[in-house]
Amino acid sequence: MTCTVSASGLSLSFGRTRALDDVSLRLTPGVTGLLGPNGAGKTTLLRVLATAVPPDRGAFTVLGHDPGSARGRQEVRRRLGYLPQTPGFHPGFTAFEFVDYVAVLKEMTGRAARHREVRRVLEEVGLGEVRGRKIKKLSGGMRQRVALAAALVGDPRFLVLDEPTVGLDPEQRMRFRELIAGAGETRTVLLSTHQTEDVAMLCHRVVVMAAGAVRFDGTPAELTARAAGRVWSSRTRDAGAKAGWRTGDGSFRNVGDPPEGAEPVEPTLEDGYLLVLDGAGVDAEVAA
Ligand SMILES: Nc1ncnc2c1ncn2[C@@H]1O[C@H](COP(=O)(O)OP(=O)(O)OP(=O)(O)O)[C@@H](O)[C@H]1O
Repeated sequence: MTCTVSASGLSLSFGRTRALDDVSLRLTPGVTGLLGPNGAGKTTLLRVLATAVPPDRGAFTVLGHDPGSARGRQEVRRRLGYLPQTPGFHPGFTAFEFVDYVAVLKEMTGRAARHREVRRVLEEVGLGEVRGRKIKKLSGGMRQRVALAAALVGDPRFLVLDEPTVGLDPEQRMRFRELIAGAGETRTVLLSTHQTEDVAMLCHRVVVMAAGAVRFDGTPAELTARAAGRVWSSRTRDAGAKAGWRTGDGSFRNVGDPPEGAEPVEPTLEDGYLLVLDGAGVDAEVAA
């Protein structure tokens, strides 16, 4: 399959913190989930790929363009949609004005065509009716959709989404998932999230990071399979479990190395994720 993004040996430090440590990655069309505990380096990787900050070492291309040069950076930005962790809204802007402002930054200079495109993306995210409303008057979920519309304006081939479902209620999250899945039908989407269900439901591929490095890169089914035979239930907390918690029915769900005769339980993607983090020397319970 066509490879949209190809990165090799990306490293970036902030003082003594190695936020990215020799990250290599190839992204293809569809939605790739990026999981990892707080401070794993997810936002830093997204900012590097979105050309917001250059790496100290390593290189990458987006659709064959190398952002190492000013010209290449411009070409990459033309093909990129970025939803940052904290979108910088001007609260006095209406939804239309904000997306239009982003469209201007994306060099869409023809006014009529630009306005058509702004209306199109606001319709796409279901905000056509409220496009004239001030952003400060919109709900959190609607604001996130404004940010997604801004990322989608100009129909970029590569979408970088940093925790877009954070703070949304279950209904809004489901709606957002539908939008991201739709975007991933024709584009390459890199989605950073703490929600393992987002990954299980949306992604064709998942990358797990810890301490700046890639710890897993494969399909959601492969990540889940990491926990096959390593999840079991018991009446009391099992001392041998790497992670364990009491469930609603009073039994304990344990993840780790089961004792002899343990009652196995069907693993989930989250179980596989916890075990990958445990192998990376990260406290799985804290990371969860
Ligand atoms: N601008 C910065 N200046 C100094 N340190 C930074 C900066 N940006 C990130 N870091 C550090 O780099 C490491 C990786 O941070 P990053 O925000 O990329 O992690 P993350 O996986 O996105 O975390 P979270 O899930 O909490 O958003 C952390 O230790 C963080 O404190």
